[in-house]
Amino acid sequence: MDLILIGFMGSGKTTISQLLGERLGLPVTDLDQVIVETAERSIAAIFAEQGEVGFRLLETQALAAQLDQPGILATGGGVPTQEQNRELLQRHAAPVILLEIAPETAYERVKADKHRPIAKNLNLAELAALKASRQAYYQSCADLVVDANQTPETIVNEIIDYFQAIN
Ligand SMILES: Nc1ncnc2c1ncn2[C@@H]1O[C@H](COP(=O)(O)OP(=O)(O)OP(=O)(O)O)[C@@H](O)[C@H]1O
Ligand SMILES: O=C(O)C1=C[C@@H](O)[C@@H](O)[C@H](O)C1
Ligand SMILES: [Mg+2]
Repeated sequence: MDLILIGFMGSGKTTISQLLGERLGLPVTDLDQVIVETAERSIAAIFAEQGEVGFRLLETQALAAQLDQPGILATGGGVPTQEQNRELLQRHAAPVILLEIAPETAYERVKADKHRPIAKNLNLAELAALKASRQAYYQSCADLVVDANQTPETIVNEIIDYFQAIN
């Protein structure tokens, strides 16, 4: 991979990766989508049938398999919570960009979407607590932190400035 996006649910990893792909002319891979295509089941179905532990195993396998592919990788929101995933991200040469989002903004963005099995049962306070419990993991993987409460265009411009400065 040339660029990897991490961040909490609703921070915009999927959205921003698509825009970056268009601007940089690079292929885009969404790890959640890879898992769904490989397992031939939705994320909600994987959680229901195999639990979060089963989902995390598939996620680590997918991450390891994708890292050697070219382009931009949008990870799932829980990727940095797993030690093996953090090691994979830290060992890989591609810059890791953390999209940093306020819990209130994340909540507003994901509350109507029932496809996220973890978020769909949480109120704002619980979502904020989950994010706080993960924050050190996100930070420990990040080469650059971008304020994801801004417009998509501003976020993309900041990431492209960084990407061009290091390449
Ligand atoms: N910068 C932004 N400004 C306004 N809305 C945004 C922005 N980024 C994303 N959104 C919207 O927020 C919602 C969640 O975005 P997205 O699916 O890209 O997040 P994600 O980080 O990939 O989440 P997940 O970790 O669950 O995969 C979408 O409806 C998207 O259109
Ligand atoms: O933050 C999380 O734990 C998750 C985020 C999504 O991208 C999916 O990977 C799944 O819904 C779990
Ligand atoms: Mg996503």
